[in-house]
Amino acid sequence: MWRASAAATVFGWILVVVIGVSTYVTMWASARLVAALGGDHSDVHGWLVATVAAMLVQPVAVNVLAWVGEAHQAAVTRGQHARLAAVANAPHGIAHLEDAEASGRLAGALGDVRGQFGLTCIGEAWRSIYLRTTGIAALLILGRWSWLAAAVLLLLQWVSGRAFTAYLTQLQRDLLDNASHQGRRAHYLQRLLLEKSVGKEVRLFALTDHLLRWHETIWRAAQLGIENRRNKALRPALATSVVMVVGTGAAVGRLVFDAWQGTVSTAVLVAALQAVGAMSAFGPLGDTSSQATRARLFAEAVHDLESQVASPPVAIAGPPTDSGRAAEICVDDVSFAYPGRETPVFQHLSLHIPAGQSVAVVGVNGVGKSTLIKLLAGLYPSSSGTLRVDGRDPFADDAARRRVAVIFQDFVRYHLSLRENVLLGVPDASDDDAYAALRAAAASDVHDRVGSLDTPLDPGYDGGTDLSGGQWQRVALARAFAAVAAGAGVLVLDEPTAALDVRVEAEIFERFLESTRGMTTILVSHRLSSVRHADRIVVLGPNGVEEDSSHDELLSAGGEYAAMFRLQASRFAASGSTDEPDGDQSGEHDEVMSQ
Ligand SMILES: Nc1ncnc2c1ncn2[C@@H]1O[C@H](COP(=O)(O)OP(=O)(O)OP(=O)(O)O)[C@@H](O)[C@H]1O
Repeated sequence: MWRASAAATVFGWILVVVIGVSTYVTMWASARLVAALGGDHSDVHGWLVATVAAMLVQPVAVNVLAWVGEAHQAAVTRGQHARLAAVANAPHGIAHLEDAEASGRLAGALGDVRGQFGLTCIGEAWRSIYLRTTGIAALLILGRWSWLAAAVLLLLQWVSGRAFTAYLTQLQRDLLDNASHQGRRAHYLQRLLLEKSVGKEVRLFALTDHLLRWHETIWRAAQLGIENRRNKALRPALATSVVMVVGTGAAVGRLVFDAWQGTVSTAVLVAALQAVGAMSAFGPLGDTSSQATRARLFAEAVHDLESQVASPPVAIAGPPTDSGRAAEICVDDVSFAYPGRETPVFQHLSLHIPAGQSVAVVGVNGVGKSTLIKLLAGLYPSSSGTLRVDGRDPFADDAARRRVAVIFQDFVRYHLSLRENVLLGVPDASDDDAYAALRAAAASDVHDRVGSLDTPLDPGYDGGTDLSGGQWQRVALARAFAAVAAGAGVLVLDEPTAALDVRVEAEIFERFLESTRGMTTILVSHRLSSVRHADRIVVLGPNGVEEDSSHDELLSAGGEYAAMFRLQASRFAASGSTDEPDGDQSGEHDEVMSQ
C-alpha cells in the first residue's frame, strides 16, 4: 500500500487515528451524558457538545477514508498491473509463458486485478484497519471497568477472528488457485463455451452439450476437494464463535451484576455496554475480512510469481548495432530441447548465413524449423553450442534481438487500427511508411477495402472490420517490412503465407526477395516453388542440415529436395492448375513436406 501511494497511506492512517479517538470520545462522552442526565448533573452541556462533536467527526472521517481508499485502490491496481506486466515480460525468453503453472497463476492474478480485487480490496483493507482501531477504543473503555474482562474478551474475539480468517484464507486460496490441473482444465472448457473464436466450431460439431457435461464433471471433481478443505476450516471457526458468544454474555452478566451491587457507576456501565459490542471489531469482520484476506493473498501471489518467474540470465542492453546493415548469423554446434522436455529438437546443428544472403529453410513437419527461428529471435537459450547474430547472443542481448524481425506462422492479429497493426514496433514511423510497407506486402488492397489506416481491425469496435486469413497475413507481412525499414538486419518469414493462394504467395515471396535484396532473409515454407528463388536452400532433417545449396544445384544433385520438389510439381500438374507458368513449380499445398 505504501509503495503504491505514500500520501494516501499517511493520510489514511491519520484518518484511522481520528476515527479511533472519535469512537472513544463518543462512547465515553455519551455515557457521561447519560449519567449526568440521570442524576449527577455534572456538566451536561459539555458532555452533550463532546458527544455531538465526536458523533459528527466519526462518520465524516469514515467517508473521507472511503474516498482515500478509492484513490488508493486505483494507485494499487495500477501498480499491480505494472508488476504483473513486469513478471510476464521480465525474463528474456518465453519459457515461463509456456509453463502451465506460471501462466495459470499469471492469468488468475490478472483476472483478479481486473475483477473484484481491483475494485474494492484496498477500500476494505482500510475498513478493517479502522474497525480494529474502534476495537482499541472499546478496549480502553472496558479497561475502566475491568482490565481482566477486557483482556478475556479481546482474547476470545481475536481467537474467533483468527479461526474465521483461516477459513476465509482457505476459501480465497481455492478461488485464486488457477494453477491446479483440474482448475485450468475447467476454466479452459468454460472458455470454449464462451469465446467467439471457437463459437463456429462448437456449433458446427454440436459440442455444446458435450462441453457442458465435461465441464460440469471436472468442476464437480475440483469442487469436492475444495468443499472438504472448507468444511475442515469452518469447524474451528464455528466452535470459537460459540465460545466467544458465551464469553461475551458472561461479561455482560458480570457488568450488570457489578452495577446492581453498586460497584460500577452509571457512566462506566453505559460506556462498557457499548464497548462490549464494539469489541467485535477484533473478531470476524465478514466481507471486510474476506476482502482484506484476498488483498493479502493476492499480494503474496504476485510476490511468489516474481520470485518464481524472474529467471536469469537477464538480458543486457548491448551497445547499439549497425542499424539497417544486413546481419550475419552463425549457428555453431547448437543443441536444443524445450524446457521440461528430454528429447532434443535438434543436436549439434551448425549453419552459417553470411550477411546479405537469402536462405530458405525447408523440412518435414516437426523437424524444428520454427524452433530454430525462435532461437534466432532470442526467445529461448540454446541448450549447448553458440548462436550469434552479428557476433552477439540474441537471448542475452537486447540490441542483437532487435536486429531480428520475425513474422511467425501464428502471428498476432492485433485488435487495433490498420496503422497500429503495421507500425506497432516503429512508433515514430509516418503514414507514408505504413503505405510503403503495405505495398511491399502486396496489401494495398487491404487498405482500400478497410478505407483508412485508422479503421480498427475488429468488428467489435465502431467502424471496425475483420479481415480474411490471407489479408491478415499480408498485414503481418507489412509489419515485417516496416521493421526492416526501421533497421532490422535479418528478416524471417516463418510460413506466414500459408493461408495465401499459391499465386499470391509466389508473388509476395518474389517481391519480398526483390525488396530485401542485400539483406539477410530467412524464409520458411512448405511450398518449394515459392522459396526456390532464395540464394540458398537448407533442408533440415532429423540429423540437422541434410542438404544446403541453391535450388538448381539441389535439383541436379537429385537428393531429398529434388524428390520433394518433383513430387510437388507433379501433383500440381495433375491438379491441372495454370497458376505456375513454367510448369516446373509446386502444387496447391504442402503435400510432401507436410507428410
Ligand atoms: N513450446 C513447445 N514445447 C515443447 N515442444 C515443442 C514446442 N513447440 C514445438 N515443440 C516440438 O518441437 C518439435 C519441432 O517443432 P517446430 O514447430 O520447430 O517444427 P517445424 O519444423 O516448424 O514444424 P511445421 O513444419 O509443422 O511448422 C516438434 O516435435 C514439436 O512438437
